[in-house]
Amino acid sequence: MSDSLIPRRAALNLLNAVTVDHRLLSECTAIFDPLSPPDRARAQRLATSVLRAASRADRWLKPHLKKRPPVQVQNALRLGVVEIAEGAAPHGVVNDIVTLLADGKRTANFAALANAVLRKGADLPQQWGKLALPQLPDWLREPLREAWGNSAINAIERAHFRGAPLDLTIPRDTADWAARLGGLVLPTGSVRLDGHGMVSTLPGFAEGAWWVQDAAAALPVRLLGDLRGQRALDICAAPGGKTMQLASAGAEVTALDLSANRLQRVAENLARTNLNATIVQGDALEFTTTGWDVIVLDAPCSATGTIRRHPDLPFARDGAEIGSLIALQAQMIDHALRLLNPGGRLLFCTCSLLPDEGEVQVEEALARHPGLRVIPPELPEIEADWISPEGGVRLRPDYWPSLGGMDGFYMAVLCAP
Ligand SMILES: C[S@@+](CC[C@H](N)C(=O)[O-])C[C@H]1O[C@@H](n2cnc3c(N)ncnc32)[C@H](O)[C@@H]1O
Repeated sequence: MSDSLIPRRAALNLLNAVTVDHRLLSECTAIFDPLSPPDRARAQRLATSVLRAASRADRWLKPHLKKRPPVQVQNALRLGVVEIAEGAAPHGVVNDIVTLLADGKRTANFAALANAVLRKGADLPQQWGKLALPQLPDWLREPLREAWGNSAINAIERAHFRGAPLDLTIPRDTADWAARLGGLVLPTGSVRLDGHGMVSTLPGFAEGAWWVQDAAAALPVRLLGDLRGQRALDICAAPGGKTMQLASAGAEVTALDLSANRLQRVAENLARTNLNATIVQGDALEFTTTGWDVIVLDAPCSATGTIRRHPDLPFARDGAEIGSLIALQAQMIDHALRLLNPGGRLLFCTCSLLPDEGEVQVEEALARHPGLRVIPPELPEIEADWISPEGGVRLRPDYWPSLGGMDGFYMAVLCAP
């Protein structure tokens, strides 16, 4: 058996779980858990590369297939095409794909076909870049095209295809750590690493000098400015990126989340970074403690701003849950406003690209709550065209193209009457 067969088999199982069972990769622990760390990393990398490039692989495969085979077979072919296109030795790839198909009851009949098709891929590395850019599925492409226009959607798809670097939030001695890590300090203060090994082996991880957080996700708390001595509630806190920012900025923080499992991650992150917060498990809508100077509401959302790093999302989801997420976000805004001190600040944010989960939520909250106002962002590093008409900040994956992009995010600071 080749060394690559185990991660390739796992990658194929992951692709089937995402495209057939509509599970997110983060929900596929049963596939990941039995693997060694290197195989796990390789399977994850293969699956995400294939999901990113699936429609490009389909385009290459189409003229070589009389009709489209069952999806499990198509996934195996996609895996073979993407690996060969990205420079893997074709012989080993074809052998493993044929073995994987031959081992499956429902796919065995397609092993010979896969062998014949993939052997035609010798010039894939040269042809690959000439094939059309992968597109988002219609359930997401259409609303985004409507919101941001045709050229933006193409730029967003280009950013998704490129993937994401690793961003760190380093609250102290940022420039020194950036130099040690070989990273770049971004205009908004995050540190970006292009190539890196396992995160937990990087300098500063064990000491808790930094945590992983996309540059876009790190911006909302920065909008709050000086937080020393403020009572802050992070009402959807896990895994704790914003909790750690609040605590390291000197706020007295309570971190609340519905998920006990995810709160475990908050506790581990706080312990590693030597930061303090009171952890509370519960439903934000049932939490009744008042008296907060600041509430951070990083609300549950479609997560469509994170597709660069989660290319499984467009396959695993179909947009059906977005209506109920929008309703929940509005309820959460109204509830959080009840808990704030007079003149207190609510930071509302979502990692969504959909205005209904961002700009529109704020416009509607302003209409529902007389006296509520948006505090305009004052950070000099915020570019003028990131600021939206209602006073929030809109970030998109196609921004900062020469620096490596950023996640899609929306944020606004609301001031209670
Ligand atoms: C976008 S994530 C938060 C990310 C986090 N703020 C960070 O920066 O690391 C949304 C969180 O909301 C939590 N959540 C969902 N519904 C909730 C509810 N009704 N009450 C409290 N938390 C909830 C989820 O468990 C999830 O951890």
